[in-house]
Amino acid sequence: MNPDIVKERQNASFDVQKLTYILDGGPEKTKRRREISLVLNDPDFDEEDPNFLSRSERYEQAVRKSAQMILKLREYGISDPAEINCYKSVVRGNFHESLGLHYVMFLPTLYSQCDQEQSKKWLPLATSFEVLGTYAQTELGHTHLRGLETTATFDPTTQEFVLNSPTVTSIKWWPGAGKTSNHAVVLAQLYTRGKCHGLHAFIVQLRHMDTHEPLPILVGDIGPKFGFSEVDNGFLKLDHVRIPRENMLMKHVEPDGRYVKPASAKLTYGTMVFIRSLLVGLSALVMAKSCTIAIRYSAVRHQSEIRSEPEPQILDYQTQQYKLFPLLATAYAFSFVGQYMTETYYRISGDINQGDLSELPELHAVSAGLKAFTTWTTNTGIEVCRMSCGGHGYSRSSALPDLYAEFTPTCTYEGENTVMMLQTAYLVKSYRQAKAGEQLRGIMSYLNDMEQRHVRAHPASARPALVDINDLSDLVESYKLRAALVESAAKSIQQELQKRRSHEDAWNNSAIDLVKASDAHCHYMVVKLFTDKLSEIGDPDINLVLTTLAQLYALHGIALNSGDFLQAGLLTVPQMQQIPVRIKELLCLIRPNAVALVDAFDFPDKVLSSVLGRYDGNVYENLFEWARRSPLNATEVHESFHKYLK
Ligand SMILES: CCC/C=C/C(=O)SCCNC(=O)CCNC(=O)[C@H](O)C(C)(C)COP(=O)([O-])OP(=O)([O-])OC[C@H]1O[C@@H](n2cnc3c(N)ncnc32)[C@H](O)[C@@H]1OP(=O)([O-])[O-]
Ligand SMILES: Cc1cc2nc3c(=O)[nH]c(=O)nc-3n(C[C@H](O)[C@H](O)[C@H](O)COP(=O)(O)OP(=O)(O)OC[C@H]3O[C@@H](n4cnc5c(N)ncnc54)[C@H](O)[C@@H]3O)c2cc1C
Repeated sequence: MNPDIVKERQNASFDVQKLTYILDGGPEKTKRRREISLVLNDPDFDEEDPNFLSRSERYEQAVRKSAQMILKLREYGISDPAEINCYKSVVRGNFHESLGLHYVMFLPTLYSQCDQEQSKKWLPLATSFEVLGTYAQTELGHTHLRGLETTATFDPTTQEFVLNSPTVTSIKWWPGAGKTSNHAVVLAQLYTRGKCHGLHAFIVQLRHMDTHEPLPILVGDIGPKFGFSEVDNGFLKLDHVRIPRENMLMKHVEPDGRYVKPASAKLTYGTMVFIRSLLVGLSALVMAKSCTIAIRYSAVRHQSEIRSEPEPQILDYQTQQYKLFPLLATAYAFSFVGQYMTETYYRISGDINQGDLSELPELHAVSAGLKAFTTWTTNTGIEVCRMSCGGHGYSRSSALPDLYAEFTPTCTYEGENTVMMLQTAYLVKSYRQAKAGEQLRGIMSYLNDMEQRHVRAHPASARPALVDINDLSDLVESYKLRAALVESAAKSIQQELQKRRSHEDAWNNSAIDLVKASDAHCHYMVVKLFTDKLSEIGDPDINLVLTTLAQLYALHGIALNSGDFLQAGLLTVPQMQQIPVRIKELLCLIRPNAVALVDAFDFPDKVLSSVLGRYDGNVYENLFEWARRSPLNATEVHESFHKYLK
């Protein structure tokens, strides 16, 4: 064990194990997670470092691993969805799996959109993996749902739907598992009795069940990408492909071609809401991994000098702390927000299943906003962690390049982040309702408060600042009032309308304000949820260290967005000047606990797959070992010498 890292652990002021229990949701859950993690010792999962393989080899290795996972899950009798998820995330490490879409989109779509008869047919096939599915929605030319061009036209004479990709731009593009899957949920515009009824989901068989040969359908892999090398994102061109009427999910078309309206047309979008909710938790996980790597490495790396003494640990540089500790605080904040998002998703979707759709708009708005907010922040954060590791961060052995490449598409898939932030219609609508005196429920209820207190985005001189920057509840209040930026967005729309612009143009001309408002709303939610969590934590040592992190998170956010807080008169200039001073004090308070705080995330070394983030801190000898395994070192003289240089 590296002596630096041993010393760091001795400095901790709290019980690391107890903090792990809080993150997992209790000691029993930690115990079970650790039991599941023992799978890492299973020799059947031994594999070559994907960084040393070609794309095709990586795909093959991933398929083998996915198939092994299915067999092992059966062997160990793991059937609880949360445990399956835990098992798979341990085995997958930092990469994706080729059957991922089957689990995260195909199966959930079947669970939520099959009627009884369809469930009886499709669920046994899909859960036994005879049917391997994908989710084909996006097209070459469009992702915006109303713009999708694939058609599904009902033919009452044969009781079939005819699925067609009428143009090049309508070819399905991006669905995972182009080579792996034999079925797809295809999203298409429904036509019956000559009328279009919008987007609906259909189950389409793509390949023969025995031979895996494609049916008369053009299907394949779209080629190498920035990351996602394990995943065969595919294309799919349908040329008047016929499927039985029973393959339409939720069966909205009667045998005579009559269309039966669903309770809400937006239920078809349910799978996206589910994944967006999951991505909040994934952001926390990846942020935590990146911080673990960068902070452990910073504790064992010595460089340069502060005084004329031996080279200090780079973690002692104030600038290094300023790069990493706000991200550490973010990892904790997002962990608690992820827990909240999962609970909210299951609570509201439970109500939806019982026929109560009243909270569906809020679930959509919250999941879309938090997905964008957390993935954007994490995306930037991974890169900061990588840079903070200097040159070794650039080596694939650090895992940080892979973490970035695998994570960055979360800002794009399941709804491009700007587009998700612009789903603020709900925010503006809520604001207008509150302004009209309606009492709002749920997370939007803070807007009621604003109307009562007549708090607006006033200039600093108009309202005395009420913030004690050391008091978390005051900081939460400031974030809440900053979220009144929604008023500026609403005003901008109003002004545009007064210029006789159409509603759509008014919206587009206010889009920057709308995204800012959405961002401020999400930021408030994160600060509030982090602070609320503290009241549940009884252990005084842990409460203290997490309070320090929550303060850092809140103050760092104010420092980055100081213009908003000053402009709204929420803080005075002298208070703003105190914030960097307080931030520096907080960095010093966090410093002795930094390694313990990342240890509490409890990532096994094999899951991190990072030479820099090793638990034992023995970085240099293992970096050397890793480099020697590079395929270029397989022979002392590379064949290119003989071919070209000699
Ligand atoms: C491993 C990774 C795998 C990746 C997979 C993928 O990427 S798969 C591919 C992933 N692809 C994407 O993620 C595509 C991203 N694009 C989209 O989701 C849509 O194009 C859109 C939401 C941007 C617009 O959609 P639109 O033109 O239909 O809608 P509109 O703007 O006209 O609003 C109409 C009303 O509907 C509401 N409403 C909207 N969505 C939902 C919802 N989910 N629930 C509930 N409600 C929703 C909205 O609030 C509004 O309410 P209002 O005000 O009337 O009361
Ligand atoms: C790794 C990966 C996996 C994927 N897996 C799947 C899958 O399994 N199934 C599937 O169906 N799809 C999948 N996708 C597709 C994914 O859902 C889309 O790429 C995503 O929804 C974004 O759409 P787009 O690529 O068309 O971007 P565009 O919408 O073309 O975005 C390009 C730019 O235009 C801007 N823009 C677009 N619309 C607006 C607007 N209304 N207002 C303001 N700005 C706007 C965006 O902000 C962005 O800056 C995957 C994508 C990736 C990268």
